[in-house]
Amino acid sequence: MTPTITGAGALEILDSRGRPTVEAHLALSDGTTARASVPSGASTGRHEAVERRDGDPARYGGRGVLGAVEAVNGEIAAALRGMEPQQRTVDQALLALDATADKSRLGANAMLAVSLATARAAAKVAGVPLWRHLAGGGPVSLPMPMVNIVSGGLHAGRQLDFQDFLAIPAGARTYSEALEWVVRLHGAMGTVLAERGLSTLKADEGGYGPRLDDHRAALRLMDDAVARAGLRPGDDVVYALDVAATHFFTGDAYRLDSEGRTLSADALAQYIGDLAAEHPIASVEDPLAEDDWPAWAAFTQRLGDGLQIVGDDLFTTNLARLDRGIAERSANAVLVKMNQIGTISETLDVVARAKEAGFRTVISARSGETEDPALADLAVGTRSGQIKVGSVTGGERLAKYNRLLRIERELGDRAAFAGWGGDG
Ligand SMILES: C=C(OP(=O)(O)O)C(=O)O
Ligand SMILES: [Mg+2]
Repeated sequence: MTPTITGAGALEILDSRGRPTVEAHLALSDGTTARASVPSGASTGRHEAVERRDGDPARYGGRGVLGAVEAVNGEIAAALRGMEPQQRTVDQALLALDATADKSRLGANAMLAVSLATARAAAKVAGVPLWRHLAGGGPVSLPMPMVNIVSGGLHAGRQLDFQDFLAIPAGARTYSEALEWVVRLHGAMGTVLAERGLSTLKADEGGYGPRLDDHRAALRLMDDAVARAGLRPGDDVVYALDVAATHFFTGDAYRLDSEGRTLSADALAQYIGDLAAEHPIASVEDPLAEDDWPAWAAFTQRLGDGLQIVGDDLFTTNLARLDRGIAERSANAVLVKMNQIGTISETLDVVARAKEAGFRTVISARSGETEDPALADLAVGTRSGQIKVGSVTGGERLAKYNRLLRIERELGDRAAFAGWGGDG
């Protein structure tokens, strides 16, 4: 007999920025227990499901989540009691209970914590690891990591306007080799910065946040650090940018404060195209603002043959927005963040739709993370092909990388690695 949910509860824990977030606990009638916690973004998209925050300035500067915790302890626990830990059924119950389009009543943070705890509980009942459970009997593979080396934007006090300069160890043959290369590269970047008297302080996701003259300077540093690490740019390592353009869009133009100039969508596309011609850039995320749909389609038409073009703020892991992007050819890849949409079922639907349409998928962390490694399981179980966790420091990031190392070992000879551009 399948066990049923006997209790659900939550508590306020802290994320990697020291801000409160939700951790949920589920208990089943057979004694199984499971817990899950949720991350939080800083460079959020307007179309994300809404994280419930208390707003009481006397607690954590208004960022407490006791309301979301109370929603789990009260309404959600009452609604789920007696139900089987079946993902679609539980997620449907959460959606019906919340009854808003943006999940603002219960809070997407409350809902995702419970949805993810449900997945974990179901995996435990089935006696399989979470990644195997999420694969639903389908094939699995280890993702290619896309790793933050230099940070700007809202994660690094806007030293640069572009948010992330990332490395993809495209030439690596296994996940563990890929990880070793980017760790070496991250260390080499620290050495290069120190030698030039530049700051080696780290930003929110563990990438370096030096003050630089312009975006080209960051790319030249990447070239130097790759060489210093004994790797070959373009062969062993290619680059990715998260432009996060929404966050410097003025409403009708793109203001690059770090370069003291303002560009039209067309000029920004030209600039990014030039950077991609000068350096081995293989992927560009959010090159344009979240609602600038025509500019996205024009960008993809111009550069989409040679570049992976990833929608993050554009799609916000939302099926309706992804459908529009597929129809309009706005991009050719989607960033997948569970907490942008708030349930596991909806997240899986977005991954499935993207794959059907030939879009690549990148499972992503948030800048505020917890030690919960679930997104590693999601990347393996959905064969997403790529994972973006920030940099290779900090327990909240390493929880994911190390989880993948353990899965790689567990799979042994059967450990398929996506490589660059594949899904394994
Ligand atoms: C991880 C990102 O940022 P945040 O979590 O701050 O929204 C991102 O923009 O890809
Ligand atoms: Mg992004």
